[in-house]
Parts: sequence; structure tokens; C-alpha cells
Amino acid sequence: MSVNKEIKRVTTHILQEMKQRGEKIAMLTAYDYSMATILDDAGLDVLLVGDSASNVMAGHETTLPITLDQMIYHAQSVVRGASRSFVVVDLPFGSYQGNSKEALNSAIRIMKESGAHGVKLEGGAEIAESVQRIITAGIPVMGHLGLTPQSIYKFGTYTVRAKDEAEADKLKTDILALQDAGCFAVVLEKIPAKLAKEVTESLQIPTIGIGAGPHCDGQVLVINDMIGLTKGFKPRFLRQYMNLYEGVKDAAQAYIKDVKAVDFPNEKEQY
Ligand SMILES: Nc1nc(=O)c2c([nH]1)NC[C@@H]1CN(c3ccc(C(=O)N[C@@H](CCC(=O)O)C(=O)O)cc3)CN21
Ligand SMILES: CC(C)C(=O)C(=O)O
Ligand SMILES: [Mg+2]
Repeated sequence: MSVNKEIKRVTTHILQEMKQRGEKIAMLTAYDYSMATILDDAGLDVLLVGDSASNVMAGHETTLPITLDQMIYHAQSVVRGASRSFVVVDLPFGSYQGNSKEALNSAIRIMKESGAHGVKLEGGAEIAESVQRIITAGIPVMGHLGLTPQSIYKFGTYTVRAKDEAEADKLKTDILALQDAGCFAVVLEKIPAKLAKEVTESLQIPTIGIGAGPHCDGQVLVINDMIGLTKGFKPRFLRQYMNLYEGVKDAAQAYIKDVKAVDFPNEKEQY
């Protein structure tokens, strides 16, 4: 028995228990080591290495261009910073839609090369076979329904999903398919709060909402959005906890001023 202080890692089992006792699951995205250390220390239950890295890290307009190799690089950095949080990694567009073997290979690469604890895939019944195959290999899978940004060109907009009955019925079928395939949780993005409540109550596994109301078992936001780094991005579902854009800009301008004025470095800041 090791005498080292044990760090109790959040597991999928703990997340199920949280749903059962009504404790909400707090999840945020993370893409790099420094932010992961802060968020892990703050007590986040789950860190998501989101393919939103394509937008907020790389500056792409959509999540489509980011590659599996790039996701693994972000995941490795986050895993090094997370001692307690459960780390989930998005399988990027093009790394799992082909067939279930491709999906399994991509999931295995993420687990083997990054040390993350689970993967997330967008889609419903059409990916259930892939989900099942990944879970059979021992890899925890999180689902993602509602607004699925990897299929943005099928819809053309980022508007709220499953507002009409047909789409809501499809989501209900899809989420059951994901639960039956063995997903440990499902992200619900931009769907009516009433629908999210209904499916959350009907499921055994936790739902994690983003723009899906207060009745989900947990919430997720993109870290850059909630600390106010993504200037001009203020959808209704977003709560901004700081304005880091202005904070960093002010700091940078103070630095410029000090450098130009030969105020920095001073006597104490040199050798
Ligand atoms: N920075 C960032 N935050 C995110 O939440 C995020 C990403 N990037 N990239 C990947 C996806 C895309 N997501 C999005 C993108 C747009 C809206 C959105 O609601 N946009 C506008 C317009 C919606 C409309 O056309 O009605 C809004 O103001 O609501 C929501 C989620 C969520 N993900
Ligand atoms: C918005 C969350 C759920 C996500 O998938 C991402 O950040 O990529
Ligand atoms: Mg994503």
C-alpha cells in the first residue's frame, strides 16, 4: 500500500451517483495545461477538451478543421494539469463517422496517447454501433445531441434545436439509443428547457446542458466564453463571470506604457 496522499479522481461511477442524489455536475472546457491546473484546483467535476479548440484556440470559423493529432496535443496538455477532474476529449469531425472500426481506432489513439479518461461523440442512433464498440473496448463515452456543431452545414445555423415535435421525438429516440449503447452521460446543446427536463427525468444516465435549461444533471460552458475572452460572443445561454478580454487588454496596455517610458524594468527587476 502506498503511503502517498491519494488523489480521488472523479469517475463515471461518481457522476452516476451525483445524478441519483441530485448533485449537479460542473463541467468546463480546457485546452491547455495552465488552465487545466486552475480548473482542476477549483474543483470542476469534468474537464472537456472540446473541439471548440478549433474556434477558440486556432481561430477557425467552425469545429470541422481540427485534426485528431491536434486534439491529442490539447488532451495531453490538459491531462498533465488535471489530478482530480475527469477528462473527456471530443472525437473531431472525420475521425469517427466513417465506420465503427475507425471510431474505435480514434478513441484508442486518444486514450493511449493522451491519458484522458473518456471520449465524446456527436450524434444519435446513427453512431450507436460505434459507441458500443468503443465502450466494449473499455473506453467511457459521452454522447452529444441537440445542436451538434460538426454538422453545422447540414443545418446552416446555430439556432435552438428540437423545437418541433418531430425533431423532439427524434432526440428522445436518439438519447435512448445512446443510453442503451452504454454512454455514461449525454451533452444536450441548445434545446428547449422543457424537452431537456423530460429526457433528463426519463434517463438513468446524467445529462449535461449548454443552453438546455436548469433541469439537466449538469452544465457545461466553453471556458473562454465564461471568462469573457471571446469578444462579441454573447448567446443567451452564456453567463460571463469575468471580462478577461478587457483585463488582459488593460494589462497589455499598461505594459506597453511602462516599456515605452523605460519604467520597466526598474532597479529591482534587473541583475
Ligand atoms: N467559443 C465557443 N463557444 C461555444 O459554445 C462553442 C464554440 N465556440 N464552438 C463550437 C460550438 C459552437 N457552439 C455554438 C455556436 C453558436 C451559438 C449561438 O447561439 N450563436 C448565436 C446565434 C444563434 C442563431 O443563429 O440563432 C447566438 O447569439 O445565440 C451557440 C453555440 C457551441 N460551441
Ligand atoms: C460546447 C461543448 C459541449 C463542446 O462540445 C465543445 O466545447 O467542443
Ligand atoms: Mg464539441
